[in-house]
Amino acid sequence: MNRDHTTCVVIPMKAPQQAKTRLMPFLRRTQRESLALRLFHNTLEFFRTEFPQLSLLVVTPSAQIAEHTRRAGYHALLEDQQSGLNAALRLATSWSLCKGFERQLIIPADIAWLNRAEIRQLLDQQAEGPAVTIAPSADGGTNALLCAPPDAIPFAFGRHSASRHLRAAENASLPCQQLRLIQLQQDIDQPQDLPRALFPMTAEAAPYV
Ligand SMILES: Nc1nc2c(ncn2[C@@H]2O[C@H](COP(=O)(O)OP(=O)(O)OP(=O)(O)O)[C@@H](O)[C@H]2O)c(=O)[nH]1
Ligand SMILES: C[C@H](OP(=O)(O)O)C(=O)O
Repeated sequence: MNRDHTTCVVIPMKAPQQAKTRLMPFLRRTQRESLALRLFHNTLEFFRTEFPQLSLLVVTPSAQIAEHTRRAGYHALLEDQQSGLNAALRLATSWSLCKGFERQLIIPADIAWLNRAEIRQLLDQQAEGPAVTIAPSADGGTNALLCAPPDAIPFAFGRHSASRHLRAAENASLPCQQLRLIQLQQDIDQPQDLPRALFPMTAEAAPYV
């Protein structure tokens, strides 16, 4: 297939065995692992079905996740085991720049309900030129970060990262906007998020599993 070589979607994914630690008191290790895997597969399937033209890169320390990604027809980068999310994203960004992508959309693999119209809205935001668009999570994290060029700002993922990403764009004197997208705000981090992961979605936000 002829893929769009303007935008690279980057999905960072932990080793599933290490994921969802905040749910430790509520779910057994195998349950956390299968939840993380389900959310990851859902994310890949969403982009494969709804945005087949977009290039997609998964960055992960897990050989299992990398192999699954490659079998699905996408690129995977293996990072060092303990490098952490921001370092993993720097690795992905070097790859995107090396491949000539003009912009990069980072989406974590733990969004409950991915919605085509919302992702379309996000992708349609930026005109030509350097810019940053942030879709915050309900608790002030960053559930999508669109950067043109891919290395427009240093990454500052972690608790309440949306305001840090906003500040980084201001420091770099780049146009920046926050886009509050209802479904994209919802990730699965805390016990109170679990019903979203367990209950059926509306047709508009159908899961891709
Ligand atoms: N490649 C990579 N992805 C990461 C890393 N840390 C987090 N992620 C991914 O980034 C997204 C957001 O992760 P977090 O919410 O920090 O981690 P989580 O495993 O989902 O949940 P907690 O363990 O409870 O923080 C998820 O898709 C994770 O798999 C990392 O060190 N490397
Ligand atoms: C990585 C972090 O994710 P959260 O803690 O919101 O899952 C963030 O959004 O910067």
